[in-house]
Formats: sequence, structure tokens, C-alpha cells
Amino acid sequence: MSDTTHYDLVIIGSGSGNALVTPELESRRTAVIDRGSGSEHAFGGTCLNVGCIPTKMFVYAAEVAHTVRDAGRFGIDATLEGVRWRDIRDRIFGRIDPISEGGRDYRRDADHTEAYLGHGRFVGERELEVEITLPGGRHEVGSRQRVSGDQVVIATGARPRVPDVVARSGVPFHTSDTVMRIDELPASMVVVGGGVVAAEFAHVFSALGVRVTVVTRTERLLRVLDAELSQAFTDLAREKWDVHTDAEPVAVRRGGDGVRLDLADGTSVTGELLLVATGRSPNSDDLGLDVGGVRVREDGRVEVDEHGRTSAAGVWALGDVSSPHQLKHVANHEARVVAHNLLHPGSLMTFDHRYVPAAVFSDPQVATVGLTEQQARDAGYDVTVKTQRYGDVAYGWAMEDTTSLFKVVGDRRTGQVLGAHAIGPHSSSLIQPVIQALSLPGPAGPPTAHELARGQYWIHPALSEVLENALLGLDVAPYEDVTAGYDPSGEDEQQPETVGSAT
Ligand SMILES: Cc1cc2nc3c(=O)[nH]c(=O)nc-3n(C[C@H](O)[C@H](O)[C@H](O)COP(=O)(O)OP(=O)(O)OC[C@H]3O[C@@H](n4cnc5c(N)ncnc54)[C@H](O)[C@@H]3O)c2cc1C
Ligand SMILES: NC(=O)c1ccc[n+]([C@@H]2O[C@H](COP(=O)([O-])OP(=O)(O)OC[C@H]3O[C@@H](n4cnc5c(N)ncnc54)[C@H](O)[C@@H]3O)[C@@H](O)[C@H]2O)c1
Repeated sequence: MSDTTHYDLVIIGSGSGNALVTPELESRRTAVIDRGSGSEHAFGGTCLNVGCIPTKMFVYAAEVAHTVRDAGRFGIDATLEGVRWRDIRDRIFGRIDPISEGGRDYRRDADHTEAYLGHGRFVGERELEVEITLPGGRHEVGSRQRVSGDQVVIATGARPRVPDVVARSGVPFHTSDTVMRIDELPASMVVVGGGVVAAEFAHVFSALGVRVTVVTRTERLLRVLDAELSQAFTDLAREKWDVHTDAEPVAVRRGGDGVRLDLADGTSVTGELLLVATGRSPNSDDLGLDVGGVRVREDGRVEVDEHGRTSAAGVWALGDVSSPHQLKHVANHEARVVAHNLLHPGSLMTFDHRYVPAAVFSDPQVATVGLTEQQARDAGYDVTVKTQRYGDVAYGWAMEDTTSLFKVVGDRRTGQVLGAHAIGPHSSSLIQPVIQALSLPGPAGPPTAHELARGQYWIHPALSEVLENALLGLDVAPYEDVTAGYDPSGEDEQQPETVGSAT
């Protein structure tokens, strides 16, 4: 056991936690503790190693395969001759692994910072013991190191949750932590879960030629989305994958070419490989939080206030371990807030969770921000909605699109947008103007739907015209009425000039 080494700042978790060490914090003595992510126990957290980045690199390769298969519709004859899985995998991790190793070495070698590569647990107030489990740091594997900090940040993320019926079965299975490193593509795969991870991996593997079965206990895939989009996604998924909704595995055993899952409705499904994608639990257990005086919510998230402070003085938390949103852009935002707050205790910044957007990089892609139609109705708004088809704008014609939609939810009385939900190519980018309008309101509040549509140019004939048309299609007061008497300078009685429509 080592003596306790004292730091200005101790960070547990090298994902968004590592990004905390901004230039302003770099002069402080900082310890970063991390036990590694995924099967390689890599430094740098989920997003870099087993989350956002590699999945989207696989998604891109899947889309290339899909484009080749689909080319005939456009008069281009092409044949997908094969998929070199190992080449795809090795290209992706050949790029990611060196970044992870470089990040670890930088933290180990930089002035003022130290990397402790192992599992950390509180052993007292702002004091931790780290069981060193990984090589690559300065501490011997197997040793136990004690560190303490003036401030401690918990950024330990979340891990895949595995239903007991799978965990206890003894049948080999994968999660998002391991499935991207497999050596060979299986012929078939059963995905348990109907959320984001399931939707993205089902797309990747099916586009690369794997026969995919999806089993989810909800009545639709991507159940948390606006119901119209969730239904549209489920309908399209059924055309490509064998989708079992309202279904839960009650027994898992070896069978068929690999695994057999008996479902509660008496049917069964088989596949060569089993992928479990049934949610992620915060890494708040096995951290000794009770010893550190840190309270945890019933759902397992570390309890934080709007500034990121936990119940223990000088201990902060951010990202998946504490946030209501398990998203990297949210974890990054929270890290920026906490970094500021560590340096400016007299003027604390607050987390902004008002308009958190999200996207699902599946086939089709889905994006969402703000209230769903049902949420807006439940909240008592005078709701108006417009669902615009991609196929109704010029770029949608070019794409021969027949299935993609952009839906906006508005408040009839104020004319303001309450939410936007899109399903189709590039929806994660197309939705950004709505995120901006909601998040950066002018002095008179967010622009109305018609102001957003008519107060700016929309490049013609870009796909973004689908959003322009959706906004214009909302049954709200026309732009002229909303802007009547509008006088931005306070001097000019004239109305602002409206720009012409691109449609
Ligand atoms: C397959 C997948 C795809 C995703 N795609 C997207 C996406 O496209 N867009 C998006 O916004 N989000 C995506 N996410 C979610 C995103 O990855 C997470 O929200 C984000 O990475 C959380 O960051 P974090 O810093 O809170 O935690 P993490 O990045 O998970 O970092 C926590 C670190 O702490 C370490 N740790 C935990 N406990 C201890 C301990 N006791 N001692 C030492 N170390 C410990 C862990 O090993 C890990 O390295 C995806 C997630 C998955 C699983
Ligand atoms: N593109 C992105 O932003 C992205 C991508 C991947 C993951 N993530 C983040 O990771 C989080 C976790 O993703 P996830 O897909 O694992 O969780 P999730 O909460 O999105 O979905 C879990 C799904 O599994 C189903 N389920 C749970 N237990 C089941 C059981 N026993 N049998 C059958 N179905 C069961 C649930 O009903 C749900 O449909 C997401 O909430 C998201 O925030 C984000």
C-alpha cells in the first residue's frame, strides 16, 4: 500500500472526465484514474473506444454497402462483391487505438498530471484507493495506490446492462463493448433490445450481410421517440430485419447455429451470435460512494445539483454516471460546466438540459429535439403539427425518397416550435436550425416557426428545404402577423424585409 499522494484535482474516468483538464486547469496537480473501456481496456472512455466514434465509422461503411446495393434504382448497375470485415474493423481500430494510447501517454507524461490505470474506490472523504490493473502507467500492475484531492470529479460513465436471463444462461454473448472487435461476421445475429444501440448495430450488421433478428419488449422500436417516427422506423425495420416486438426472452440456451432464445409469447428465435443491447447502467456501484459521502439516486445515477455538485463537499459528477441523458454531447457540455465551476466557485455555471437533441445513426437515420407531439399535448399546448415528406422537395426527388419525414410540433397560439423530429438521410444535420432556434432565442424569445422559415435564406435545392416547408406548413399565425410592429432598432417603424422563398 502506498502513502497517499495529494492532488489539487482527482478525476475518476478518462472519457469526458479527461476533457476536463482544460488549459486553465493544466497548471493544477491532477490525477486521472481509469480502468479502461471495452475488451482492450482502452484509455479515453466509451465514446472514443466502444461508442460514438467506432459505431459511426462502421455505420459509414454500412452505408457505402447499402449505396452499392441500391444503385440500380438510379440507373447505375453495381454489384456488392464482398465485405472485408477484418479490413473494415482494422481500419477503424487502427485509427482509434493509437489515439487512445496517445491520450493515456500524454496524461502520464504531461507536467502536473498523472494517470492511475486501474479501478478507483473511495476510502474516505475525497480520498481514493486505486487497484492498478493495467500496464502503460507509472504504477506497478497489482499495486494499490492512494490518492486524495482538494476536489474530486466522478465521471465513471455507464456500462451495458445484461438481463439476468442472459447473464445466468452461460451462453456466450456480446455487448457494444465487444461486438465491434469480432473476428468474423456471423451469418445471423439476434439483437435483444429495441433502443438506440440495437437500431444502430442491426443496421451495421444487416447492411454488411448478416441476417438480423431483433427482440424487444416494447411495442415499437425506438419507443422514446415521437410515436409517428417510432412507428415509421419500426415499419421500415420489419422490411429488413426479423423484428419481434412485445417480446422478451424467458430462456436462453445454445441451439440452432449458436443461440436459441425462447420468448414469452411461446415462440423462439435463433442466431449465430447474440448481441445484448438492453440499456446502460451508471457506474456508481463498486465506487465506495457511501464511504465518500456521495448520495446515489434510486435509478443508480449519482445525485448532482444543477452545477454538478454531489452531496459531498468538493466532489462533483458529470456524464453518464449522473446525467439524465446518456449522450456524449451532454457529457461534454457538463464537463465544460464543471471545469468552469472548479475554477470559479464564486460564479457557478449551470447545466443546460432544456433542448437536448439526439440522433440515431441507423437506417434510416433519426433525429429529435424538444417535445414530441404527445408530450406537447400532455403539457397543455394548443398543438399543431406538420409532417413534411422528403419526397416533396426537389432534393428528395433526386434521392427517389419515398419514406423519409420531417415533423415539426408547434404551439398554435405563439407560433413557436416546440419540437422537431426527422427520419431519413442526414436528419442529424438537417435538424440543427431548430436546435439553434430553441437554444439561442432573441430578446423576444425563440423565433416563431414562420420567422425561422422566412427570416433566413434556405439554399435551393438543398435537402434542408424539407424543414423550411415543414415550418411553413404549421397552422400558426403567418409571419407578417407575428412580426407586425416589429422594430429591432427602436427607431424605424418599417417592417423588416422578408427574404424570398427558395421553393
Ligand atoms: C455503442 C454506443 C454508441 C454511442 N453513440 C453515441 C452517439 O453517436 N452520440 C452520442 O452523443 N452518444 C453516443 N453514445 C453515448 C456516449 O458514448 C456516452 O454518453 C459518453 O461516452 C459518456 O461519457 P462519460 O465521460 O460520461 O463516460 P465514459 O466515456 O464511459 O467514461 C467513463 C470511464 O470511467 C471508467 N471507470 C468507470 N468506473 C471506474 C472506476 N471505479 N475506476 C476507474 N475507472 C472507472 C470507465 O472504464 C470509462 O473509461 C454511445 C454509446 C454507446 C455504448
Ligand atoms: N446515437 C446515439 O446518440 C447513441 C447510440 C448508442 C447509444 N446511445 C446512448 O446509450 C444509451 C443506451 O442505449 P441502449 O440502446 O442500450 O438502451 P435504450 O434504453 O435506448 O434501449 C434499451 C431497449 O432494450 C429494451 N429491453 C430492455 N430489457 C429488455 C429485455 N429483457 N428484453 C427485451 N428488450 C429489453 C428496452 O425496452 C429498450 O427498447 C442510450 O440511451 C443512448 O443515450 C446513444
